[in-house]
Amino acid sequence: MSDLRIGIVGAAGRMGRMLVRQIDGTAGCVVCGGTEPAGSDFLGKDLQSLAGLEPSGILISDNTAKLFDEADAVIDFTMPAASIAHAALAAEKGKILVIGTTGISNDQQAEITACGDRAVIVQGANMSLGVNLLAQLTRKVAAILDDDFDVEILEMHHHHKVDAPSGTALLLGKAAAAGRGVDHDSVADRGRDGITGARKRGDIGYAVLRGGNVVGDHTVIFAAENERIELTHKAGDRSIFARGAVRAALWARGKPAGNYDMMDVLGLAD
Ligand SMILES: NC(=O)C1=CN([C@@H]2O[C@H](COP(=O)(O)OP(=O)(O)OC[C@H]3O[C@@H](n4cnc5c(N)ncnc54)[C@H](OP(=O)(O)O)[C@@H]3O)[C@@H](O)[C@H]2O)C=CC1
Ligand SMILES: O=C(O)C1=N[C@H](C(=O)O)C[C@H](O)C1
Repeated sequence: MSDLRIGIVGAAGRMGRMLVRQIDGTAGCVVCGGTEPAGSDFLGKDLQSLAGLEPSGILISDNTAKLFDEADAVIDFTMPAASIAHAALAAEKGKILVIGTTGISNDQQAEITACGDRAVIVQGANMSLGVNLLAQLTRKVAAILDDDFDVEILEMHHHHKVDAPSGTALLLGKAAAAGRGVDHDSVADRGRDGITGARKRGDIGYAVLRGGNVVGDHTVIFAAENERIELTHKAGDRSIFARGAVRAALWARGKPAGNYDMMDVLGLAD
């Protein structure tokens, strides 16, 4: 089988550069192009040089339609509005799209999901094996413990991050809600300030820290009278996300159009 040709949208971003390095070190795939938005200072720069590799002659462009024509699969770690546009292109051209972008609203998600009728879309708020395993553990623990255990989710990220709570924190909160058999959005308490009143039984609370270059720390806390369980994942390097995203692109090859997640890719779905 020929190598999977992978295009990267947002190729000069923190994850974009990591993806270029990950593809370079992975058998069965090659990078075939990368984009940045019109007006970006990175247009015309060598994709691999930016990622700290030998120059490839592949230059960063703003021609997204051409990238989707040339690629078998596109990987997208950008921003919500861009990911919607990329999902529409993937549907138009019948391609694989792996989306890691977070901060996507429910309405935006519906637009992306609709594109799964003609594209193979794999989406994950966190592409690492460890966090997806943590989500499964969270669901199982939440199913065992009752509302005597308050669920709180604490996350910390680098000071550049623009969305809060993180996509991973919400993924973990949704796993806890699923374990309890409740609707997440009805019980989510996404921020507290001032005289908030006492904590409501059954709520899933979120707390957000930002600082330095922290790649991504997440803790799910189950707190009851006189005892507390804490499940924690700490990301040491963005390569864990890039590895998962490239694995998802390779996994998606030959799959029918549809919407998939990292539980499918990693074989963790029940
Ligand atoms: N699912 C997961 O495992 C992970 C998810 N993420 C998520 O991925 C996203 C990106 O994170 P990160 O790499 O740190 O962010 P960066 O800001 O470093 O990178 C995003 C890049 O995308 C570019 N971009 C924006 N719009 C477009 C567009 N329409 N076409 C092409 N490129 C575009 C940006 O350009 P410009 O700066 O000019 O706007 C920027 O270079 C975030 O939502 C983050 O939360 C991050 C890590 C892991
Ligand atoms: O923005 C980031 O950096 C990260 N974003 C994802 C999230 O919002 O959960 C995944 C990871 O934690 C890093």
